[in-house]
Amino acid sequence: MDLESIPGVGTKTARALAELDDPERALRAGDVAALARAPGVSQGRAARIARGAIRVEHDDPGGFLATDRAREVYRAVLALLQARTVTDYAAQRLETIYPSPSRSRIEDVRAFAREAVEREPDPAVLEALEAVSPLSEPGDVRVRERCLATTDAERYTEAREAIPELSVEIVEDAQGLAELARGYSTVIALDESFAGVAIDGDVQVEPDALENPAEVVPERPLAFFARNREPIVAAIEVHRVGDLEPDCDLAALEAGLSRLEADGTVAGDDELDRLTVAVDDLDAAVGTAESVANDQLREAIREEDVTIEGADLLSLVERGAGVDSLLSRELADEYAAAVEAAREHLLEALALDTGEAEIARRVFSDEPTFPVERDDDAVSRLREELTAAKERRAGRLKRELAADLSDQREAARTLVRDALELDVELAIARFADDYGCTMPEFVWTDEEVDGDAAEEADGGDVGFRIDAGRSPLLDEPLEAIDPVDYEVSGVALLSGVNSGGKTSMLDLVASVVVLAHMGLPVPAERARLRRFDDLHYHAKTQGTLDAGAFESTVREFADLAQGGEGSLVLVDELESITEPGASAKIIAGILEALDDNGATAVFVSHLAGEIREMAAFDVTIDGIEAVGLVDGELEVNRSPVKDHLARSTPELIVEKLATEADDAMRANGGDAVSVSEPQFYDRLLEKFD
Ligand SMILES: Nc1ncnc2c1ncn2[C@@H]1O[C@H](COP(=O)(O)OP(=O)(O)OP(=O)(O)O)[C@@H](O)[C@H]1O
Repeated sequence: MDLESIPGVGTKTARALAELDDPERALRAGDVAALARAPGVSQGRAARIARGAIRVEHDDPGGFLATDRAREVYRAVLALLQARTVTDYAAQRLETIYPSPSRSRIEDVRAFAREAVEREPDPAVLEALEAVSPLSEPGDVRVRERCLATTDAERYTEAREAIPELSVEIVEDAQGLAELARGYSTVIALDESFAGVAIDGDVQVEPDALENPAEVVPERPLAFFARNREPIVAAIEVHRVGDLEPDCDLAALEAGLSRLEADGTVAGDDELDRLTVAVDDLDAAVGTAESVANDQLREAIREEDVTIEGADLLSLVERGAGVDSLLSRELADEYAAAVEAAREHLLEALALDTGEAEIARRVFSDEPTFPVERDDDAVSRLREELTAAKERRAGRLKRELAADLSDQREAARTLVRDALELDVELAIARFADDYGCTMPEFVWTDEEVDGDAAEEADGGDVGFRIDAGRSPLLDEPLEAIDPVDYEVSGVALLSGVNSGGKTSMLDLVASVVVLAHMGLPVPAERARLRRFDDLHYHAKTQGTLDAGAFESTVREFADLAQGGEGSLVLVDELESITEPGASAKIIAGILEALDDNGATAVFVSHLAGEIREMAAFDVTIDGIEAVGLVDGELEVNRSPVKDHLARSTPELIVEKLATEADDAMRANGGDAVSVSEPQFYDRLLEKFD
């Protein structure tokens, strides 16, 4: 896909997207998290780009939501879906599901949604999802104890690019390598010419090193896993509790991760732990060993009676010999025992192995001195030995773990992606469950069916039909909402008592149509509709408009009246824009135009009767009827009755007063309470006919 063909993507963004691993996949899958990894692309922008790509793929001209109120309804139903996601990712991903007039797009999402609604939102899965988030790339990894070395300037540049985690050094010859080996635990020489050269320290000659970066810097794959450990572990848990079938071996991945510390080092290796502790505790252990020797020796001296002949003493003094010679002459055994105790302590405290013990023994000299003192050179040698052993061990473990884990990198990515997608599916399942939704049935026209005989379209005149629908925009709990039925093909006026539910009916129709064109289930027991090109929903205008606003509203409707056969137009009490007589005329004119164009429309109006009289065609009037007054409250049948002008609230009240006056007159033996009262009510009622 040419990235710049996506609406809203210019050269700069296209370049940023091209830096992603697989931008096409991310765009196709609506993977907002992956798209947002492109430099300078925010999550919101990523969702817009994904929508743009979908539009290109499905030849969708856009503009389905043609008015502010239509957009509000979409945002409202989207918010209900998003409120049911656990992860931010799923909330963003839902932004890529928008109402589209394109059949192929609708069908794509419908296939996804059909599977989604089958999902059981298990609370354990929802809980596990909380720790799942899109994977991130680890920051820059720097490895300080290892370096690359070469004599060649070109190779030097190559190495710096291929393995930025390590320092790359230019050396002249083996001498240079030897110097490096003193500063680094491991030196990796890139030139074949060094093969066979004997140098002290850990110098490896690996001419192919640049081709296998994971072996040279196992820290690289390990950093990815260390950084993303939490979401991967959570995704494993989601698969386990959700009974999903992963493509990879969860136990193996989990075992690998359990060997990894958060800082990318390898955990759970006793030998590495021993060496680490030995390096860390070396100074303290040597100090304690010294004290052990001195305490023991001091004790021995204190208890010893040293007898020395005068001649011997004289010769010692004449030779200028110190107390040390006395010590070696008279207390050699005690000294040897004290030094042995010190060595034992060191060996035990640091749990040294035989080779290390050999060096450790040299920390305390066999030559008697008092007090007993460490040999600093021997301590340094021991430290070097232990540190080198520790780093060799850590390096080997890292390479082994990196080899195990790097093969599972893609599997881990898929695992996390699937867990995040599951969150999207579960949000749809929960929405469908909470609002008693079903998948709507589309009635495709002959052209849309693409000559598929088995799926013969059965009627171009279908608008929409909703059975037992409940508007998700009502603030009531689901049980408090009366399910309503409504069906319209062509143009209809919807009349009805005040607060009968006319606006809520338009909201329901808009919600059903928007959700259906998103490819999602709709809040009804059954819904059937045609594919619309666009939805024009005009909310009730508050109060009469001034001349300027009125003019622009009429202009808007003039545009709308040009609207084609694929438009659904929902308008709430347009009459309030100006005085009633003029309103009825204007509405009648708009309806005529829409009828001529074959649009589908519902106009809620209290002037339905007047409009019908003005209209040049036989416009259907449906009515939300009050079935009566119960304790002064209207009892309403909220499903519109077809082809029926509903009586208005004032009419119902006059009717009630007339009946009461009649009853009172009869009870009065035929005399009206006031002579004119029943006649007055009858006169009013006649006017309502
Ligand atoms: N299907 C329903 N089930 C339960 N309550 C409903 C239903 N439809 C509407 N209502 C209730 O009736 C109230 C009024 O509804 P709505 O505003 O849709 O009526 P309306 O006919 O447009 O009123 P008006 O003529 O004053 O514009 C709503 O706030 C809601 O509480």
